[in-house]
Amino acid sequence: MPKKIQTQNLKTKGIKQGLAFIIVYSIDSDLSFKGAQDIYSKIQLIKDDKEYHVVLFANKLDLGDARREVQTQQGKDLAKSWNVPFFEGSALTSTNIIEAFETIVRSCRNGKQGQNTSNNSGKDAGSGCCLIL
Ligand SMILES: Nc1nc2c(ncn2[C@@H]2O[C@H](COP(=O)(O)OP(=O)(O)OP(=O)(O)O)[C@@H](O)[C@H]2O)c(=O)[nH]1
Repeated sequence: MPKKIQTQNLKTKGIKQGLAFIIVYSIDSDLSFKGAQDIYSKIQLIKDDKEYHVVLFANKLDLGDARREVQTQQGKDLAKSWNVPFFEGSALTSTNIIEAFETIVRSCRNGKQGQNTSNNSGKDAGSGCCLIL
């Protein structure tokens, strides 16, 4: 099977099995911001009425404004339109990483993030593993 199709299948399976998703884009890449929106659309489509939780994370804050292509407000607005928490931070400097993970774990525990939690059985949720899509 071609590598691209294999990757697509893996992503679809990962989304189907997942309960919590931290969608990450880079503040220095408008393309990655668009990619984040594509991933969210895919999650919505695949999870449909099943429970899932999302946090939007803007990475590479350490690069500073000179390299910035995506404004903070754009991230905030997108997260607001999805009704999910938003963080800006950096994997390099560990800024807001723990906060983002704590927030999504709390959201799962509370079982109420707002979107698509009406059919709240969570029976399609994965077995606790973490998948990087
Ligand atoms: N400055 C900075 N660089 C980062 C940060 N996080 C990741 N990187 C760098 O960004 C590059 C891509 O990181 P990956 O972890 O491979 O991320 P990815 O989403 O798999 O990226 P792609 O391979 O481009 O799809 C690497 O060179 C990382 O070192 C960050 O917070 N700040």
